Amino acid sequence: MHALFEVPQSRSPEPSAQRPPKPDLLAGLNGPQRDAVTHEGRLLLIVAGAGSGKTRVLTSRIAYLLAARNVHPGEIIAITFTNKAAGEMKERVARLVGNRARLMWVSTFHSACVRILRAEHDHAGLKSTFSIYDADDSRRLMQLVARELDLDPKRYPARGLAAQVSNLKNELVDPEAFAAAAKGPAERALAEAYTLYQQRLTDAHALDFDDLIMRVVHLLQSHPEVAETYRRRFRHVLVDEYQDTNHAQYVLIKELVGDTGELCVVGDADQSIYAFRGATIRNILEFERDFPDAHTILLEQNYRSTQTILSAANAVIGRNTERKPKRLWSDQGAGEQIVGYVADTEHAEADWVAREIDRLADTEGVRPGDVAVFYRTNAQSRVFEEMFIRFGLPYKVVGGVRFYERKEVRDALAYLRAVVNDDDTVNIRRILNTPRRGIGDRAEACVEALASRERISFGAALRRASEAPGISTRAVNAIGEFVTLLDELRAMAETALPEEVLEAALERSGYLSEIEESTDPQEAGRVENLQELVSVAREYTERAEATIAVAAEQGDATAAPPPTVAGFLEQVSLVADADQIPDDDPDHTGVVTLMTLHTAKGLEFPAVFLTGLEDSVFPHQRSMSDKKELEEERRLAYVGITRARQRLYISRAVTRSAWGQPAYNPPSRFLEELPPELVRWERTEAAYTSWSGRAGVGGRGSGTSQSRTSSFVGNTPKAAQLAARLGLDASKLSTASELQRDIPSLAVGDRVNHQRYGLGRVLAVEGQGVRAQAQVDFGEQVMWIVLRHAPIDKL
Ligand SMILES: Nc1ncnc2c1ncn2[C@@H]1O[C@H](COP(=O)(O)OP(=O)(O)OP(=O)(O)O)[C@@H](O)[C@H]1O
Ligand SMILES: [Mg+2]
Repeated sequence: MHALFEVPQSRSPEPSAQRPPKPDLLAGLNGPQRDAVTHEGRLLLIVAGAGSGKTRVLTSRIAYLLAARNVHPGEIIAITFTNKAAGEMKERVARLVGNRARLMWVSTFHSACVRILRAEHDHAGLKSTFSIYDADDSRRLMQLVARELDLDPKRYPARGLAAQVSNLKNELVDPEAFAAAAKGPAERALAEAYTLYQQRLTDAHALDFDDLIMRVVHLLQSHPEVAETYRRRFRHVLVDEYQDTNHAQYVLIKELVGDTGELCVVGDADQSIYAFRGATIRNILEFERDFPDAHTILLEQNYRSTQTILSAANAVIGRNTERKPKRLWSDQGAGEQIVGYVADTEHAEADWVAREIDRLADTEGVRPGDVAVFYRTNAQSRVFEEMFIRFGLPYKVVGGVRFYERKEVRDALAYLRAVVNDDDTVNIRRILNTPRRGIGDRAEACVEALASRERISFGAALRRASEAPGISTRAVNAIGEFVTLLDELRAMAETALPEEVLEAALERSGYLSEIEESTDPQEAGRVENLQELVSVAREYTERAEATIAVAAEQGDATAAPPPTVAGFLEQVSLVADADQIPDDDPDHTGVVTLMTLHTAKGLEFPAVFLTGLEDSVFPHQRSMSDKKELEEERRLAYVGITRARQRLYISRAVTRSAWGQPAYNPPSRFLEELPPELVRWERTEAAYTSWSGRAGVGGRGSGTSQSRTSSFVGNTPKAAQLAARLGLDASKLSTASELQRDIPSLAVGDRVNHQRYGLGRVLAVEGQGVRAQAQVDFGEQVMWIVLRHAPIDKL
């Protein structure tokens, strides 16, 4: 084993740098894994199925580079798919080789590109304070553009245009090239939209997500001296989840590596699930062709899952034709059988999941934090959420209305963005009259007209609002105050910490007090979200300060930028969906994770529920008639199954509401692809088949099959009949979901117990039935509670 450490030194380090590497760097790795960690050579491709240790190898390889090959942390750039994965990788390397690991670049493609563009903004033709537009900003901008071009929103919805522009950018096609080649009215409309959209971005000194990559590629291609600097700097480029890189990212890697760098990529073509974002499986299938001198290592032992789980995964993915066959085995034994369940409705499915999680916790020692529930689309989370609240099961939704997509969070960030960049039209307009300050649509239109007449940005036009024809004096005054507010905050941002500027923005703008004074019970959550955002800013500052301390220790002060509002915004803009996984529960006793299959990539859990296994749910409706898309859905199934370590549950619902209408979906075709001996079905068919001859099989929400479920939701005789069978009071029924719960009826003065907030006294009650709310004094706080959702009991 020691021989493995005696690798020839590629550089001539000072004697003091030849610390003996910690022996545990290679301990526990199998043969091919060790080869992958220690391999020296320009191009290394590690292809392997799920759970075979790709990410672990990449992490160990970095540690090995630092410890055994005397590579300086500054010479390493590692790319991960999410910021969370980047953080984890950095932590793990730091654990192996110490704090100096913090000086490496470990980040997503987007974060790395922002860093490069900030540093090279002159060469890239950018202002140093450029803004970053996320998907929602891009869509809003595209909406403005489409309106300006008078494009028919039915034929050319902004969302579709934005997606197509994104695809073009991922293929590195710029507006000029696309316009020159555009044929037919649809392409010409897209070309016009792309051109104007890009112009508006430039006017606002903003880049969208896809620009970040494309601009760096252009920068490196058009400035050989800049490219050379980065190539000399990053001697080692490492990429995780390589199968999901798109063309632009692929070109970027090639540019960074040049003719001399060492590139190591790891991936699994069977887990390529982002074709809709322009990821191309071609990158990995043809890596060897593009890089003929690349060395390939295969990993075949899976360390994550039982053989049962692995066999299920292999059987499903084996149906795909466009793939290289591979062998993946586990020595963990067969383990538990997969457990299957057919529920009557999506509510019953969620009920079963919740009960089983409870049972696992009570009798099998599986903690809620060990469990993940996966579904195909975000909207499916709601039913699970309601059920988990009812069961008092702690959970966290990853995705859905994500924290950073909530209105108040976006508003608050818009203030900061406007502070950093005076020309950021989208964000300035977002907060112009939020909170209401008497600047109406008319005044906004006047300023807009002035901006386009004078060919200045909207922000600049605000400063000259009094020149705008037709604008009222009242609006001019209000605009004046708004501009002063932004100027004050801007001055403050020069010296104050990001969290201080954020708090000042929320207070001085009146935003916070407007929410606080509101009687809308939902607003309470908004204040909490804003508090949370301030904490996020504080954490960012603390992290930045810690890195400065390390850099100073290492005598490398340039490696760590000070905390700024712009830096904070950058971090926030780059937070991808999968980053919403909570860290607030470090010892993992805590919460069940609910997430879509797409966000599950790279993760693992002792117990996994794969739900909604119905044709047209999963595989998704859209994909069923297209072979390529169906193969991508199957890869998604493979990703889902292979997240499980010991226990895998699969379930489907016979009826499920879609667009408010109940629909029957046949079992997912992926279920048939599982070897039957691997699955123990706890329940195989619907309970009330006599109501309809078709329960459990085909039919898609039409004709007779619908009538049965419709009777579930109204106060019909059938509902009464059903209620009687379930022992419920039929007069209380109004929706299917209410079959599942009782809403406590409360009066002022009642004493209650809430699972999270404890004992309280009811101060006020409003609304009835599903809309019933109560204001409760819990001692420490007074809250409005929506009773339908609340784990609350009357005492
Ligand atoms: N040699 C080994 N000995 C013991 N455990 C290992 C070994 N290699 C990997 N593991 C463990 O196996 C699990 C899967 O590893 P890892 O996440 O690196 O796999 P992966 O190939 O990146 O999976 P995915 O394709 O899902 O991203 C992890 O818990 C990891 O710690
Ligand atoms: Mg991995």
